[in-house]
Amino acid sequence: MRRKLAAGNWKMNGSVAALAQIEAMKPAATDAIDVLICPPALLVAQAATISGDIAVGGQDCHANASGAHTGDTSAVMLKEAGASHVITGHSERRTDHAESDENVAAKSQAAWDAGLIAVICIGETLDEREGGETLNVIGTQLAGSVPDGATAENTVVAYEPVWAIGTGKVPTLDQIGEVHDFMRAELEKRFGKDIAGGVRLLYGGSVKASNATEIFATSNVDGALVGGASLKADDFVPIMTALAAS
Ligand SMILES: O=C[C@H](O)COP(=O)(O)O
Repeated sequence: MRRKLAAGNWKMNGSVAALAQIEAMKPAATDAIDVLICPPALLVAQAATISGDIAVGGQDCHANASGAHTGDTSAVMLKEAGASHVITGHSERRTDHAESDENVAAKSQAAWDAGLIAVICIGETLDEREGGETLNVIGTQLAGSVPDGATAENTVVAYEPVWAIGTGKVPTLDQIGEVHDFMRAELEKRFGKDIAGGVRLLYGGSVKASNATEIFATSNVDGALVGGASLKADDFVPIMTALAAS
């Protein structure tokens, strides 16, 4: 049975004062679900000391454990700071830093090597969606971004249509279900039924309290990767509650 996961990605938002939001989320982090908050890297260590049952993650890591990579953070460093997860391949990294599937796979492998769970993100652009290319793109990104050693324990896959991120636009439930069913089937072909059946598949892109319940009822959706609505406990707690009730 896959445990549901409510994950928050704070992106380049937040401050030491914002850690109070994690404190305010803690009472809603019940045994029914897993909860993860990924603050900016500088806040990971502090967040991990106060987060209680809420897991803390990074938003990116370098593919190497250490070395001459100015400005980068390694998975080993995140682990030492108290992180248990790291997001890899977010579309903002793919766009802003020209990250390829190959880069994402190397970062995901580095995450595993450091003992972190990789939350591997994939998703199509609006042009690709309108051009009927969605499943081709998802299949290619999934194959290229997830390394061979994926297990139910070390990997979470997040489907985040680029055009739905921060826009208020959300795919139809049929579209979400189609992609999630496809991802599950692709993982099964590659890793077998047991592993594929245990990997959590998250939906991300303009998730909020008002649409969470219907998204969580969609086929093969095991939770959400939430951006804007994870910054404040008042917005994120209702999403956590909807997931726990799903
Ligand atoms: O990682 C989170 C996603 O990019 C979704 O962001 P959003 O909930 O602000 O649309």
